[in-house]
Amino acid sequence: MIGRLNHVAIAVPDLDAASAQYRTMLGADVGAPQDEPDHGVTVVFITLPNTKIELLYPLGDASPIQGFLDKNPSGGIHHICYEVDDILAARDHLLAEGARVLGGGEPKIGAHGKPVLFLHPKDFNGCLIELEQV
Ligand SMILES: CC[C@@H](C(=O)O)C(=O)SCCNC(=O)CCNC(=O)[C@H](O)C(C)(C)COP(=O)(O)OP(=O)(O)OC[C@H]1O[C@@H](n2cnc3c(N)ncnc32)[C@H](O)[C@@H]1OP(=O)(O)O
Ligand SMILES: [Co+2]
Repeated sequence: MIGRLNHVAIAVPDLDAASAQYRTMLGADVGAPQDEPDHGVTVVFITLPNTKIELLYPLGDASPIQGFLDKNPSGGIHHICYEVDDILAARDHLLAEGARVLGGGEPKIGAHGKPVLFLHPKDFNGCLIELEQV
């Protein structure tokens, strides 16, 4: 069911500093910050030859990453995103298998303009999983 790795997301305490570090120290192709109010984050995408890195910083009072940053004040890997062909079929299969699909199970439009869903980290070995329909 799952396909390619779309991105690895890292929650960071300072978006400007993290962006500058990837640009200057690692020589990466670092995009501009983009606010995603529907997701409660500001995101910077870093394009690598084979995948993307998503730097995340909280946006608004109810950001889903605030609790993670409170527990990990230096930042840390927050989620990985796998591509799927049909997100509703993937959701229904996962629900039938007993996985918890977050946010009521209805896909939202993600940062790439495509539908995304999240799966509870406690059901996947402590790793929050995002699915993106491509
Ligand atoms: C930019 C848009 C989009 C894209 O297109 O790429 C994005 O990526 S948006 C990214 C941000 N959005 C989300 O993360 C949405 C889904 N997340 C959630 O619904 C919540 O964050 C959560 C996963 C349900 C966690 O909720 P929270 O209230 O923060 O924490 P809890 O205390 O309820 O956590 C329970 C339990 O899970 C552990 N946890 C929390 N977050 C993670 C994580 N990222 N990775 C691994 N484990 C995580 C947390 O530590 C708790 O464990 P215990 O302490 O053992 O109870
Ligand atoms: Co993501």
